[in-house]
Order: sequence, then structure tokens, then C-alpha cells
Amino acid sequence: MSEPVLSLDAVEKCYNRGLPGEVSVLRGASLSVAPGEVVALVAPSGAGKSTLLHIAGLLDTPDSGAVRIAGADMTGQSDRRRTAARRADIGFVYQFHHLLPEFTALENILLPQLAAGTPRAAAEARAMDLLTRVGIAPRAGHRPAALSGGEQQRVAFCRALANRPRLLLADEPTGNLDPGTSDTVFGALMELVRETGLAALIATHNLDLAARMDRTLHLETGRLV
Ligand SMILES: Nc1ncnc2c1ncn2[C@@H]1O[C@H](COP(=O)(O)OP(=O)(O)OP(=O)(O)O)[C@@H](O)[C@H]1O
Repeated sequence: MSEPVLSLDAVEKCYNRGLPGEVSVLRGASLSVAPGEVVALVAPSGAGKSTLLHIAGLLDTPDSGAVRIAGADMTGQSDRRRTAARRADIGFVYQFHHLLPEFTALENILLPQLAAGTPRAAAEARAMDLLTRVGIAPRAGHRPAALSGGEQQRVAFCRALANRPRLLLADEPTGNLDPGTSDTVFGALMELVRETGLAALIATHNLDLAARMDRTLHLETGRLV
């Protein structure tokens, strides 16, 4: 079997250790996601989904345990190395789109590519290709305020995948949309993920959406089952 794109091994995370507000969130959480695999992460509110995604995305560090991205152990690496790995290998989508309001849809997808050194013509071609795949190429010149919630989220998906990451991490990517729109927009995300063949870990409360992924992990009392 090919090497996992993401693996967490016995990850522990406690906030406010030793203080009155101590909360032990992850207690030996282990998982792995293979190339091309789409995994649902389901958990009750407050169970630690965001904490787990932040650790998997190298935005936070575990108290103990290992995080590997494409086989490289990120435990104990410098902030600089972790940031480089995050930029090169990981795309993020959140519940809210977090697009930059003063830039058009196209420009929002261009920016991370230009920051990574992609020539402008290639970056524009990539952005238009992604917008076409999610069905909103005619909206390329619109600013976020002139897009519907579902369209904004589609742009956010394109932005997350613009630099061809190996791993997509998504936290309730359609949680802000009404059920009908959520269903369609999630379909667009799944098509994009399948076409690009990347690994994805997608947190959702929606069990219908979870059933459309390859398998589901439940986060319960700090572990994945
Ligand atoms: N920086 C922090 N300091 C202290 N406690 C925190 C911190 N971040 C999260 N927590 C606590 O850790 C627990 C898990 O939080 P987390 O945000 O990971 O949950 P979640 O599963 O993503 O929740 P939701 O689905 O409601 O967004 C919660 O009890 C939360 O209050």
C-alpha cells in the first residue's frame, strides 16, 4: 500500500494543563489517510474536531504523539519547516469562506499561487480551470460580496486546491449553507477532490455527507474509532 499522505500517531492535546480550566481534548488519537482517499471526521460539538484539524494541518502542535505528512515526521520541526510543509502540501477549507473581499474570485485563487512563485499566466490558467470545474467560471470577475454563499464556498475550494496540495483539510465546508445548497456544493467539492486525486479529511456533522466519503472516523473521548 502506498504511504499515507497524513498520519497521526497517538496524538495527545490538553489545553490549560494544570490550571482550573484544564481540558484534555485528544487522548491518543491515531489515523491515516491514503493518497486519493476521502475520510469523514464526525464528532459531537466540542469533541475536538478543530483541534485535530489544526494539529493535522501543522497550525498547532500536539503535547505528544507524531504527525507525519507524506511520510515526513513533523514532530519537533522548526516553525519555518512546518510552515513550508503546510504551504507546499496542505489546502484548507473552513465553514466560512474567508475570501479577501477587495479581490475578485479569480484574484483570490491567484494570490496563493503568485505567493508560491507560479508565473501569472500559469496561475490564471489554473484558476480558470478550477472555476470551470466547479461550474462558476462566468463569476470569475465578481468580488465575494457579489457571489451567493454556495458560489463563495466554491471559490474557497478552488483557492484551497490552487497550489496542488497533497492533502485537503476541511472543517464543516458546507456547514454555513442551507441543506439543498450544501448538497450541491459538497458534490462539487467531491468531484474536484476525486479529479485531483488528493487525500482529504473532512469534518462534518452531516451523516448524509459523511456517507458519500470513503470511510468515516468518529472522534469520541479523544480517540478515533
Ligand atoms: N485555545 C483553547 N484553550 C482552551 N480550551 C480550548 C481551546 N481551544 C479549544 N478548547 C476547548 O477544547 C475543546 C475542543 O474544542 P474544538 O474547537 O477542537 O472542538 P470542535 O469539536 O471543533 O467543536 P465544534 O464542533 O463546536 O466547533 C472544547 O471544550 C473547547 O472549549
